[in-house]
Amino acid sequence: MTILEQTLAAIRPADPEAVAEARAHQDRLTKPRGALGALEEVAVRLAGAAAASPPPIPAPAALAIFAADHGVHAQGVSPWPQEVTQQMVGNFLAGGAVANAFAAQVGATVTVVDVGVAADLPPAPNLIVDKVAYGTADLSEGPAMTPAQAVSALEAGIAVARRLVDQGARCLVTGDMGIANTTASAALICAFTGRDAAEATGRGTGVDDETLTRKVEVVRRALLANGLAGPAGGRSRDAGDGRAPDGDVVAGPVSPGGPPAGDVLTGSALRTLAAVGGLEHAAIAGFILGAASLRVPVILDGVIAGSAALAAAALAPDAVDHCVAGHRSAEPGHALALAHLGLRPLVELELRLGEGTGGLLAHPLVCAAVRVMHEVATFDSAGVTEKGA
Ligand SMILES: Cc1cc2ncn([C@H]3O[C@H](COP(=O)(O)O)[C@@H](O)[C@H]3O)c2cc1C
Ligand SMILES: O=C(O)c1cccnc1
Repeated sequence: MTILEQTLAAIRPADPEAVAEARAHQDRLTKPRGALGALEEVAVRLAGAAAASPPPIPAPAALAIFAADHGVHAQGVSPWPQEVTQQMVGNFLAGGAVANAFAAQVGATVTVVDVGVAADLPPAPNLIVDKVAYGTADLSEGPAMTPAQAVSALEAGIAVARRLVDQGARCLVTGDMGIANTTASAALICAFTGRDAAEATGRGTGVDDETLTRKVEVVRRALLANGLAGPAGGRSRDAGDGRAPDGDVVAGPVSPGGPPAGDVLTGSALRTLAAVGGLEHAAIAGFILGAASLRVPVILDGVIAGSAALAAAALAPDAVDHCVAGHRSAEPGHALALAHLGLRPLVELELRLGEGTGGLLAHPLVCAAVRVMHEVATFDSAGVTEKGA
């Protein structure tokens, strides 16, 4: 078995006994039932993921920023030059980016992973070079990657997850850097959810109206060029409850049910990821799968992570049980991806940066939610009278 196949085979869904025990425990704690709102669900989710109640405190956290370039940049979908990707990698390694400041704030380590930057980068202590290619091909003209490249990038992400957990991380946070990657994200979201390009495409780093119109057309062409436009003309297949209807569609939107693990190399999930994803999207999908296979929670950042999580979920639906949505970014496609995955974001601050910034901000909330399970007294132990019937 390949590393990817081993990883997919190792992923388990939330443990129902741990979930039930965590829910019951929440209700015994000295607070009114449900008083911690969404944080109670986070604690229950982590219990299910860890198959233990209470679950381990998800700290320390480790951020991995996956960096890569995009052939679709040539279509004028971002106001920023492509070399900003490599320049920002230098900034992360020097400690000067927003992600570094937020990581310091929450005590997370920062590792940068070059899976596809268009230039060779000088070695640095926190840089892993696992370059699959010097950027992707232009997804608006045909597949961005070959399936073999997508697998290599997935396996690069799995390797990073394993390494960070080996080094002591008990929570992983996704990060990305890749100029033009919100275009690939929008295309992935359309392909996996069946949404229309106009619904899923946003302004990214802040494009003007004219560029946004072009970007929507580029996403539309990408879906057509790769046979992913779908018989429904791109209408939503979302049942409105965050779950897609049954069945996998070869030339159309891909359900998160996806192909069985045995078909991974020929399955539509991998082909879709290779067709319109970026190398960092594939690596982030692998990072999510790696975390899930180790039962270590992974906090998702913004729209790039959300679109990568759709690919991870199409490859292994149970991987979603190990994910927490750190935040909801301003990109419209992000909300669509989260709804499709059935994930509720913890923070909403109109961030539109990426790098892992929104995921990092959520880490203290996730820790607080779990700490409650370890430290808060029960009505019995504290001698507090429960409310009457
Ligand atoms: C200085 C700078 C720092 C960033 N950090 C993250 N991104 C974010 O913006 C890029 C995606 O937006 P688009 O698709 O519009 O190019 C990604 O690199 C993402 O990580 C940045 C972008 C810039 C310019
Ligand atoms: O959603 C994000 O994380 C995002 C949005 C705009 C640009 N870069 C990233």
